[in-house]
Amino acid sequence: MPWRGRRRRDRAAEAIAAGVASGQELFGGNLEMDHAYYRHNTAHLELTLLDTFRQLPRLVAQSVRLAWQADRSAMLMVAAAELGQGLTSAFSLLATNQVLVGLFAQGPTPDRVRNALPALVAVAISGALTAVLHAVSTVAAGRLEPKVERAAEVTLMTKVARVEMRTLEDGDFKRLLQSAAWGTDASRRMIGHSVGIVNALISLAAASAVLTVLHPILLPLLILITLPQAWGAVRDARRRYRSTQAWIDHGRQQSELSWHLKDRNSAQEVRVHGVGAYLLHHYRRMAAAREAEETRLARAEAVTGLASSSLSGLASLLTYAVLGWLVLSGRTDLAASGTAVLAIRTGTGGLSRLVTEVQATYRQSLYLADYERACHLCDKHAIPEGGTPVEDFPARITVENVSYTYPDREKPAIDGVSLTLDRGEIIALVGENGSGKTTLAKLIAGLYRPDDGRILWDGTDDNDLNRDDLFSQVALVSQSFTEWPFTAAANITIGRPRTSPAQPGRPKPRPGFPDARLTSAAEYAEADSVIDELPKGWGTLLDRSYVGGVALSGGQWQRLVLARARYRDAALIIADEPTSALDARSEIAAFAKIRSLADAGQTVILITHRLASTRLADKIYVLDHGRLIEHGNHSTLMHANGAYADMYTLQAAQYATPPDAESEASRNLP
Ligand SMILES: Nc1ncnc2c1ncn2[C@@H]1O[C@H](COP(=O)(O)OP(=O)(O)OP(=O)(O)O)[C@@H](O)[C@H]1O
Repeated sequence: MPWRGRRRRDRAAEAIAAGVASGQELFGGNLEMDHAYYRHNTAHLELTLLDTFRQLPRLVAQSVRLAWQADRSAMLMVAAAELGQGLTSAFSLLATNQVLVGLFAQGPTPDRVRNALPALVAVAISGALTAVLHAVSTVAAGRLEPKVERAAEVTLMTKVARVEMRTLEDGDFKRLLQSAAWGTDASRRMIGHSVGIVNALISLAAASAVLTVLHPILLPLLILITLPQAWGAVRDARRRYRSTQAWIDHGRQQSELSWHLKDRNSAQEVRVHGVGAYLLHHYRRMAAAREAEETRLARAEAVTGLASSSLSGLASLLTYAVLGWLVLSGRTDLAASGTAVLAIRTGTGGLSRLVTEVQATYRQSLYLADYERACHLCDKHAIPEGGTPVEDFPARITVENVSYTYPDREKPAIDGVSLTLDRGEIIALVGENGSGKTTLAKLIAGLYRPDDGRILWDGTDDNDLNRDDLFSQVALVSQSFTEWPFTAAANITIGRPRTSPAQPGRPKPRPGFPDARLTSAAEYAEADSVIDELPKGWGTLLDRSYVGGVALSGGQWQRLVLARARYRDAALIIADEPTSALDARSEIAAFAKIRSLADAGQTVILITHRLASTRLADKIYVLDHGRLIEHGNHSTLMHANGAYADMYTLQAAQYATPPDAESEASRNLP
């Protein structure tokens, strides 16, 4: 009944619209609905059956290339075993024909059986050989598949770890990367499917050869049976892929909600602010939208499956009718028609396996294509290797008219900024939230490349410097530091990882643990008292999601991060709100230590909103909407009575005792 179908479609559309609304409310959109309910402009993405078979050589070649790179001998073993199975399968069909010829011959039954016996033995031997070859292929493919996946995974991770931050933060790239991550799994699956393709192709070739020998008309009929199934399978695959692509954002948003509902960091607001019920409401709506899409896919697949099976069934009827006519009209004998039935069964089996495997391989190849695109983009935007070595930290870093705009932003985060940074100086970057302080520090650290202007290290454009050497000179005490789910010791020594290629001359840690460098870094940052209180000391895992893991407070983490930077022992320290979570005493101590670092020759870029601490800076740069509006030291800026003086006075006023409070206090005196 059409009205029922319409109501069902309306309900599905409503569920999807509600899911979109949730995505819009929470994430500001990005909930792409790229399927027929909403858009029809992707029709060109439909891949015809012919196209799919055209892809076949490319797909197999791609898998062969992957396999060849991963393990040549295993690949050759698979190829030989599959080829062998094809030959045994053809041989088995021909031997079966001989069995039937022997059995249907004139004469007494014992003689007929005796005549058929050698062919029967041949059938048995070829069956046993097929089984052995199948086992060989399974073992070799089992060896090959994880190697291919590992190679793809390591390649992607290596490339992503070296891609420029700008590319990594680009929305399209992030999306591609998510799809590419499936590509590593796809590379493994493609091996299995490609083995299936080769296997199906060989048994199809064997069946086709036998059928052509028996009667040429049987071959096109065999194809007629399988063609509708092929069409259905390709249609389903294409539909699923498009749906997956269209729903990537949606899936990501759902995972976000589910993660925050369970995450320890959001647990308080989830409970006290009632965020739990709110998120659950949206999660349910988004899940319902997803279910509507799944139902749509299942219905569409059922319709396609029915249509293809009906057409295939009609073709089978026609084939057996033709076979009957061939026997009745004396064009083939009974033995040949018996073999033909077997060959048709083998052939249709082979052909439908071929189609299933091709469509599965094709689907995987789409993810693999994303993987390859991501690898290509990573290569294109990789942090360059080589360049002028940086032996020593420069006497002066000059930032010359530098501008930088984030990929998805229109306004520049940094707009024509110039400044100088001399060795052993503390420079403070101050300004309101979003004024560009962190971005500027990242530009100086070599994490971003300026769109305009340049950064000179003792006169050399930092674009020409070896970037690994440059990074090696920098330590970050970032406000968004990483809480590595490792032990306390590893969380500090990761500041200068032992395998880092950028530190060839550094001494290896002594076998004693913890070594002096580690303990002195911890003492310096007052992290030693934190470690002393941990249940397993240095060996305590700092992640409560694991058994025996421990959670640290924000301030305790910050001490560890300071120790990490100290352990790194770099010439330039970028301290971005390094004390925001420290108590008053520790904060004063931390700033005193930052000053002593500069006195010992290290250079510090200090980003802070606590202007009391900027007094210790040699130079203060004030940013506003990405532009430099003032600079000088504390006293010159206070005299200038500009933006800095305003901010400072405002903060200082918070600590002054209000006159009302003073008079109140004196009234209460005895
Ligand atoms: N990864 C990013 N992608 C896009 N825009 C960004 C990114 N990081 C920062 N921005 C934007 O660039 C501008 C400058 O940000 P930045 O973090 O440098 O400011 P900030 O002065 O350090 O701010 P705060 O004091 O809040 O830490 C802001 O408008 C911010 O929204």
